[in-house]
Amino acid sequence: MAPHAEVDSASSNGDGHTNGHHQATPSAHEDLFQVESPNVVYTDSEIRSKYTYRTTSVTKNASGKFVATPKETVYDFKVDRKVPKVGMMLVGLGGNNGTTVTAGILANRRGLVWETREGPRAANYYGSVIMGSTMKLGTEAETMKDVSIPFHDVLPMVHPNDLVVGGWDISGMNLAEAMDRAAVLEPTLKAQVKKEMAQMVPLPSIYYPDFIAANQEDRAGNVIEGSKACTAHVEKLRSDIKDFKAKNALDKVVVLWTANTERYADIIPGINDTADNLLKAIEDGHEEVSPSTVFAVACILEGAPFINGSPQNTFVPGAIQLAERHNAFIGGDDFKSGQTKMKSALVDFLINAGIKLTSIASYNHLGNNDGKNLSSQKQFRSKEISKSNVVDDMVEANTVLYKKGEHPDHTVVIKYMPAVGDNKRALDEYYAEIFLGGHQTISIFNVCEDSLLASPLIIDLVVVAEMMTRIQWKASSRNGAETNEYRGFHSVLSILSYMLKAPLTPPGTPVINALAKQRGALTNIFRACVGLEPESDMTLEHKLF
Ligand SMILES: NC(=O)c1ccc[n+]([C@@H]2O[C@H](COP(=O)([O-])OP(=O)(O)OC[C@H]3O[C@@H](n4cnc5c(N)ncnc54)[C@H](O)[C@@H]3O)[C@@H](O)[C@H]2O)c1
Ligand SMILES: O=P([O-])([O-])O[C@@H]1[C@@H](O)[C@H](O)[C@@H](O)[C@H](O)[C@@H]1O
Repeated sequence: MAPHAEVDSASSNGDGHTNGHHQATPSAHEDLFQVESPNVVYTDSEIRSKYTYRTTSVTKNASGKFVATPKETVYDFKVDRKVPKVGMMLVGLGGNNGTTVTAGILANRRGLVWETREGPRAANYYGSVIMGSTMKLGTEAETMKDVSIPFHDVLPMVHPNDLVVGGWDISGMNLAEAMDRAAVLEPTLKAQVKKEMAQMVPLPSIYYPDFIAANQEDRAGNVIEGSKACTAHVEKLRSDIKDFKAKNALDKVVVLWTANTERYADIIPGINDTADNLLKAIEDGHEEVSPSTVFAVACILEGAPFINGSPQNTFVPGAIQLAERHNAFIGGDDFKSGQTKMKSALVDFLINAGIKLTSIASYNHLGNNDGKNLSSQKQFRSKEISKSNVVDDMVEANTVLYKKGEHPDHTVVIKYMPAVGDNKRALDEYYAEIFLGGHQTISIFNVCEDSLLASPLIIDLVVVAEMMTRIQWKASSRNGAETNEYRGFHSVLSILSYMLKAPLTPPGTPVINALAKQRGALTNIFRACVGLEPESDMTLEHKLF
């Protein structure tokens, strides 16, 4: 891994709010591998590949039998190889996740080691699929053994150590104090990042009290004037993004919501159902437009990818249409960090093993501020929805076990228990029917240190979203179609689904929650961008000889 620039002194925007840290330009990306193929061309600035996408088209014949026809579509992909200088602006910077991910980047950038009861611990990016996992590149020509590479090296991605961090919070506490308030990290680590964190003070943010729990009001001392949406708020946030970009000499900014869970916004025809209606509703100060939707609109208009790490319906139809109109990237919803991540893997395993899951009981309690906010019914309801829908695709896909419309009982309970802090206790019971009237009961007790599980996902979401801004595609001339212009992926980044509980997808397209499928999509789309076939576990080379 190339060495990374040391942090310079913090930048300041003059009014006491500091944002981020100056960084030297990111280290040049060194490719770990080169693809030798007539379908792949490397230039100094780009990787161009011609990729044959193979699917199976299914129809029914006159007698009602399925007819499966293999189909090939050839795409041209183009990847910009220049790794830009990227800013990560967090909404909710002063929260448990915001302070933890910031401290984690500082610790990794400086290669910190700190003492704990179990002995010394070194900074790492465990829990990040991009920084902590690998993918199979292929098989070694001589030995036929698998060769795996770090996921981060499949494409020229930004290194999280190079991210310049800033953002907003309705709490004006500097990040060192906010880190103490969060009570997530070891004192011996906090002591080593305290000085830098103390220099970082979140920018004031917009605060519309009705959207988050009333128990959050005592935090709201760092707010922009106005308690409902208005165009001035959109313009102020756009100006904040511009200033952050200029002060830190950034090429790009990605904005991510890790602020409190909001209540759902009503979808109201004429108000937030179209892009024009949403912009008009903001101009008119309509009270049903949430802070997170105002942030989304500001980012879309500013051309900064915006990702929602919380479960509320930030992306009302008007926001999606606005993103499509501006070719801006959006993604969400709700980090998939612990209890739900386990569920999306376990349900996938059980149902695909032909075991009929009939009941899922998911209870958890936690004692952090997130739990305090979720102790309010409307905010809990947002989370209950995102935690409950995660099994739908897997159930609907198995018509052997489940009749149309049939699904397992599923309940979600969240309780606020201050004593356990950020160390959420998740208790799950999976109850299933097995062979000849038998049953299988799986009980899980899962202690999730929520912010230490969510923070690496914030990094993955930002790094992948930024990478997507450097990938373009067009239908290949080999399709016989007109060779149209290169363009970006659809505005709604469903490729982010592996990190999210309730993946947002382009309107009318299916939602995939099965964890293995989500990771496969991320892996194989990135492989296709360098002309490599999808990861296949067939290993015929080890079976046909
Ligand atoms: N494992 C996890 O931690 C996890 C997993 C999935 C989703 N989430 C979601 O991530 C979000 C953050 O979690 P957390 O544990 O960091 O919560 P937190 O309460 O510690 O942090 C949220 C921060 O947002 C700030 N805030 C609230 N409204 C704001 C606004 N309008 N503008 C700017 N800042 C605002 C608060 O002051 C607070 O500092 C929550 O919505 C939570 O549901 C967390
Ligand atoms: O662990 P997970 O289900 O992925 O996600 C967590 C929930 O279990 C928890 O109840 C909630 O407070 C957190 O914000 C997060 O959503």
